[in-house]
Amino acid sequence: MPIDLYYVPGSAPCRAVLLTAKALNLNLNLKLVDLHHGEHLKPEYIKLNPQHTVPTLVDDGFSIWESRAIITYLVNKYGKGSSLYPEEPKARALVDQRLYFDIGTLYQRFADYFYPQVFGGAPADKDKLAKIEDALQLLNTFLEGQKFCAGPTLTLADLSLVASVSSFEASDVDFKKYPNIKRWYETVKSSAPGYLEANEKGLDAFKGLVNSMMKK
Ligand SMILES: N[C@@H](CCC(=O)N[C@@H](CS)C(=O)NCC(=O)O)C(=O)O
Repeated sequence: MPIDLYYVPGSAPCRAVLLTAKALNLNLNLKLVDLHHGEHLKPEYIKLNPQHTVPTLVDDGFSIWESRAIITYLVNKYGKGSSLYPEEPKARALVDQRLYFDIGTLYQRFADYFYPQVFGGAPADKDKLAKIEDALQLLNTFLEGQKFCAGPTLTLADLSLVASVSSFEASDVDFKKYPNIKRWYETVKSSAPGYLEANEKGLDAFKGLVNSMMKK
């Protein structure tokens, strides 16, 4: 039974799932969703995910969305014992903390700042930018003396956060001025399995979308 992933290449949360699948050596049956033409609002899609977001994963009739719920599910189901999501409670708690930091703080602040500019033609808001800088400073602190963001080895936290942070490349947010983030970014790029295919290609699509929207 194939595992279906409903996705959009440029989307950061979708890229986090693709990175996880590569790291687990798992083949996903990719199903493009045309957000632009409202495919995610059609009854067939709403049946799978009433929240109508991508990514959505369907595994043998089980439908799950929210990228971080998807990636932890994939390791729990297909990567038992994998260091990507350690089972030892404290090590796992650290990964979870970083995942929640990503969804609730870092990526959220980026979305609050950048998406009104891209999709709504709003001017850049300095206060919102300051909030991102504050979150980046926190990530830089988490990475002090650490190769990866939740301990000594690559985890789901790195895959989720790298999908988010790489998206900043499409904006004027200069995350590379934070030395620990800059080092970590290069480390993850060179050590996450299938990085080019799973993140870089979609990131290029995201940059293209941003450029086309900003020109309008
Ligand atoms: N927190 C969610 C965010 C998902 C999300 O907002 N995806 C966007 C694309 S990047 C989407 O599906 N937008 C269409 C909609 O919300 O109707 C996750 O990590 O999966």
